[in-house]
Amino acid sequence: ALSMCGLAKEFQSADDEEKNPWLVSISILRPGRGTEMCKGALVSQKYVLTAAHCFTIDDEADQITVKIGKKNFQVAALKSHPQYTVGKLRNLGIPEFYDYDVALLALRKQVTFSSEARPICLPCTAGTSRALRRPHPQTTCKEHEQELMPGGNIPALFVTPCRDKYLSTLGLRRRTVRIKNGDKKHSCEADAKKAKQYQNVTEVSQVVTERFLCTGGIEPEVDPNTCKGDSGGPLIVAKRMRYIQVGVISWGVVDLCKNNLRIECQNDNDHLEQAPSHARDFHINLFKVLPWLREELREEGLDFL
Ligand SMILES: CO[C@H]1CCN(Cc2c(C)cc(C)c3[nH]ccc23)[C@H](CO)C1
Repeated sequence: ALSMCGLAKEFQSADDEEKNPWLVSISILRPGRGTEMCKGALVSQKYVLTAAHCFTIDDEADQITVKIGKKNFQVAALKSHPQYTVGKLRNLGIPEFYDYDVALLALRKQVTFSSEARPICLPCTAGTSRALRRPHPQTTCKEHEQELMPGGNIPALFVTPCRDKYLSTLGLRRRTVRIKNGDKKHSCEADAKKAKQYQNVTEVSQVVTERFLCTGGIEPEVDPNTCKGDSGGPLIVAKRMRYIQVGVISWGVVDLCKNNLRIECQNDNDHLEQAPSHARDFHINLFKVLPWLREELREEGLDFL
């Protein structure tokens, strides 16, 4: 049968990889200059979706290693979105520009799906129609967007490493945020100007384009924030125990984990360490990069609508 996307082990004692079998860790080895780490999501047997800003123009596929479940995979090709141009606004004194901040890694070997390695659902594919229990092929991409991205504050989640105080290892924790897609969208986006490198930004829309979803802040509830290391990870909408990726974590106004201030896996009151109200996070909205996704993933049998 077609492999089912967005399915995970839900029982409490399942291990972190089984609870989030699509979450991958990406290491980019730069000889003499250390290793950069990013996150990504497995989206088919051969492709990982991540952020383009994880890579520099000089990075080659053979410098990249992807950890899926507990196995390491080599990369055959790195395909950043053609419209991603980090230096596009440099002449305006804006050092980093994150528009179209998405990339696909083609793995050298196909992943054998297991309880620890399974793809997440992508919008406007047959897998998401099935996950939403909607008829295929009758259900349209527009209907996916209406169901997954209605107006108002949309509950979503991202997964981030946590410090396990008993095992003193790193675990994974799901963090619930709200995508501000209603009357709070404007104020969410306005806080982009509070980022230290953005003091020359005169118009928010210069750095927060149509491609972005905005989370974070303290209204309607205190949202946890991403850290730099979460770059490239999936922003997920859960529907009846099925997980659909709607965004790629791109950038945040403040990096609260600078001195590796990890959240603890065990404690539950970590949300009480309230972040500043202007601590917002921005994610590339997958509904805004569908033509690129369709083109790059056309051979993966995902059956785009
Ligand atoms: C132009 O600079 C601004 C944008 C990038 N921010 C860094 C950053 C990146 C790159 C990616 C993710 C996921 C982040 N989550 C939190 C911070 C953060 C800096 C602040 O640290 C400010």
